[in-house]
Amino acid sequence: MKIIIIDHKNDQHLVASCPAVAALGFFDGVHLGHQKVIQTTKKLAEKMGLKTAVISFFPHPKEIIGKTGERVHYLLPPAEKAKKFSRLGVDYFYLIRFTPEFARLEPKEFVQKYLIPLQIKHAVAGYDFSYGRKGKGNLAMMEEDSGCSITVTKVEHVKRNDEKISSTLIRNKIRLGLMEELPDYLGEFYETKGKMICTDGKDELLLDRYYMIPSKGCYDVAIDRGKGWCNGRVLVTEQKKIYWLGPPISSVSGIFRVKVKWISREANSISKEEKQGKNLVSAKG
Ligand SMILES: Cc1cc2nc3c(=O)[nH]c(=O)nc-3n(C[C@H](O)[C@H](O)[C@H](O)COP(=O)(O)O)c2cc1C
Ligand SMILES: Nc1ncnc2c1ncn2[C@@H]1O[C@H](COP(=O)(O)OP(=O)(O)OP(=O)(O)O)[C@@H](O)[C@H]1O
Repeated sequence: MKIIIIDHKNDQHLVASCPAVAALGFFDGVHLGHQKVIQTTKKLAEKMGLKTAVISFFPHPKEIIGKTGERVHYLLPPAEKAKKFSRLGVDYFYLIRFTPEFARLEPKEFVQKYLIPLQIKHAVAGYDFSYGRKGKGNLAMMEEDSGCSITVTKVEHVKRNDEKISSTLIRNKIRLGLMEELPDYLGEFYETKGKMICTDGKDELLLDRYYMIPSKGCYDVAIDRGKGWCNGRVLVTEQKKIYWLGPPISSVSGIFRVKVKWISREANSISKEEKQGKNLVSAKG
């Protein structure tokens, strides 16, 4: 998959190498609803003999719009999103830098200045997709705004327990520590990356930027330091620090990269004795 970052300095020269069918949206977490949009895009592209593209943005529009900007707790860094797109068979990932100037584009300007030069022939999104200044544009308007050179497909909402799957819903579940429910929404356990810092008897996990840390508590996790997955336990404190509780992963002090799958929160919190044993007596939570 080719990743093309559009940072507006090159706007005037936007030219795609191949015509494509594009999925549109932010796609944080690439959950099962997003996957349906991308799978639909891929099927349509194959039928039309075109390439499959995803057009997305970064940072999240909520961080840019409004006077102060709202902090968004991302589920996945853009590079991990890209890997998921690639696995779904996407050929081109256009990542547009979301700036205040870009946000002010009228819906028609977005279609004319971006989608048409990128040779998008067909656009796919869910019912609630919006675009353009104040989010006024919708898929129905896109056909007209493109002079009918772009046709569109709206994807039905994918639901779980009678509720639309959304990144917001998944963020709220992580805030509540409901990690065992996430495979129903993401299609797999929530996976994060970071580094383990092992010092004398205290192993701390620092997640990379753009991942969420679940609420305080003890969690069953799976961890991979490049040698395959093994099970273990971590403690998340009130201050959002993450400590490895075992089994022992390193006999020497050091720092190494790890992948962590969050499986479930334990019913009971860590005992005082266990905390003492792990040198965590001062770790609140
Ligand atoms: C050119 C353009 C301008 C936008 N301007 C605004 C805006 O002024 N206010 C707003 O709330 N969202 C704005 N958005 C964000 C969209 O409403 C929407 O959140 C974004 O396209 C991602 O879609 P999704 O949330 O359905 O994934 C804009 C999007 C685009 C592409
Ligand atoms: N459950 C779903 N079923 C089908 N399409 C969806 C679903 N959720 C989102 N989409 C579509 O996927 C694209 C990306 O959506 P977006 O990033 O806004 O997802 P979201 O989960 O609704 O996010 P948020 O909760 O932050 O609003 C859009 O085209 C949107 O309409």
